[in-house]
Amino acid sequence: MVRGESTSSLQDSAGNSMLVDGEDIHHKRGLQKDSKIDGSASVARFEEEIDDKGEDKDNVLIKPVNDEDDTSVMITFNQGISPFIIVLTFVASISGFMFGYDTGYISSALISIGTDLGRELTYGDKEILTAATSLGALIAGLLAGIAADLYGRKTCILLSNVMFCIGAILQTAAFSFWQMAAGRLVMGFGVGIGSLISPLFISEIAPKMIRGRLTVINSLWLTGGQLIAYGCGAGLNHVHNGWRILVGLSLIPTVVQFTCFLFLPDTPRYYVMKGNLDKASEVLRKSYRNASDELIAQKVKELMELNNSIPGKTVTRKVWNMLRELHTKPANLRALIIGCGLQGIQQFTGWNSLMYFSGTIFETVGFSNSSAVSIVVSGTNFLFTLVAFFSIDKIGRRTILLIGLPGMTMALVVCSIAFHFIGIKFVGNSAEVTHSGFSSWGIVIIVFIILFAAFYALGIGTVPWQQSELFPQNVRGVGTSLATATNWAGCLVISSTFLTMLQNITPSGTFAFFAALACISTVFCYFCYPELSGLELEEIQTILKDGFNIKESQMLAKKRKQQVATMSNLKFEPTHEIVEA
Ligand SMILES: O[C@H]1[C@H](O)[C@@H](O)[C@H](O)[C@@H](O)[C@H]1O
Repeated sequence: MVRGESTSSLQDSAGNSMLVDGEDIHHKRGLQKDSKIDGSASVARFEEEIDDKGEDKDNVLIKPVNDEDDTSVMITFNQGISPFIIVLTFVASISGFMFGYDTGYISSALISIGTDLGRELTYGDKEILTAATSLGALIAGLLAGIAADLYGRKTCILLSNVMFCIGAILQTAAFSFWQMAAGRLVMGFGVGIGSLISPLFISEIAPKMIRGRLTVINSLWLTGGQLIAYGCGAGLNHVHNGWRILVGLSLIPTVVQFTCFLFLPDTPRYYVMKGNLDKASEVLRKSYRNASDELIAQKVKELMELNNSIPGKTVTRKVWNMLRELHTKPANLRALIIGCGLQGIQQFTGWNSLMYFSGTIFETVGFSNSSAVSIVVSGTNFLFTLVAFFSIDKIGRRTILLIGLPGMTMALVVCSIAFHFIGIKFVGNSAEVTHSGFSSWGIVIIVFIILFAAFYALGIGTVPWQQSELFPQNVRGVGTSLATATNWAGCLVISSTFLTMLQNITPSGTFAFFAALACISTVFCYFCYPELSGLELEEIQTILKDGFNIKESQMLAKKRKQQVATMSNLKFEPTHEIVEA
């Protein structure tokens, strides 16, 4: 097999040729032979094996094992990020913004709705309005992965826009509780589709070297959307029917995204799946401006090869085979445990209940402008997502998780104690505070909820959305779908039970419960989440083949980072090579 490689080659200190793709380094020696790499070996052996095979320098091939974007090593190096990719990422990320805005505004709206829906809302009503969106997102999220393969990512995004519009119009015009709930549910369909498709779309168009960061950009839009929702909520707090304006505003970004996508293409991978190779080449050509036609053709060919590797003639058969592959192959099963585990932890440690009900909570501890406090909390979430953006590759995913989760545990414990002293009881529709008014315990609660937000955003709020790197390409769709569904199921359970928990086990008990879960989650991550930053996708699967291999992953990640550091002193020489295997 002959393959064209246009990339940069350089020599390391030992004179071995390396290929560089942004932050990733492929030792030219041995990496192609994943089938020959003994997965049961420790990383040391894995490394040794790579070294042994390194003798055979001519018989090498930088072969993507299971990620079509890995092939971008051929054509992305020495290419500036094309404005086209930036535009696509920007427009696709509007889904992230919608996700954030639509889940964010409900907190403010619940406070200002009053009797506008024909009756005073009970805690149960508030829970239903909040949970309806998560339920819609759960249902749509489960189906979106398959729909994306059948009808295209772009079509799904357009469909999500339609859902957003119908949902927003139903809510803005609602004068009954059930119309509002229906609007929230339909909006949830849009949120669910967007939450799955947007990161998928971005990962399919992004050059590999910046794919991780582009995924975090979606999270930045998300948390930014939540922040803006809180900001607008605070501004419209005392405006008559202000909540209707708040919901109506959500129409603007969705109309923008819909209009832009009418003129933008789908991803090359989707076009290849549908056999529209001309269109796939056209999108690739726009994405990689300096790539030769030959390389574009090579990339399309590789996408076709990878596309064929998914077994099954009918959709049902394919999905079934993927599910079987996902559950029976140990590396995939471990990936699934990590993917679903992290998404579950993200929700079951209680963040969203704070997001959704923070207005209500802050009101009960004596803050009259509770929305303003909520802005500080969601602002912290946004700011620390930015910190995660800069540290996720440098400090590493595992490290930021293991800083974030214990930090969250500590903050939750302090909140639990403070709630105990403030003496709040939720009875029926109202909260009774033993020491009414503003108190020092109230301040403690605010400060530690802000700290909780910071630790959350730094680690578990951001890292789970890197889920696609855990799965090989042939089970990625279904794997990430299950992980995303775990996220929405957790969100649904927590948001629909939070106020009831406050009533039945007191706020102090509720926060203690979340603290216990955060503590258990720390243990889970400590034993099950390897360090994946800087690792090749094929290395991730090798790491997961015979265990979670934490130590080995840390050693390997360290080694890869050292190599990257060494590389920066070396001279890059763009080459065009034909490598035979
Ligand atoms: O990653 C996001 C983010 O942390 C949001 O603040 C949260 O509301 C979402 O549920 C979560 O998925």
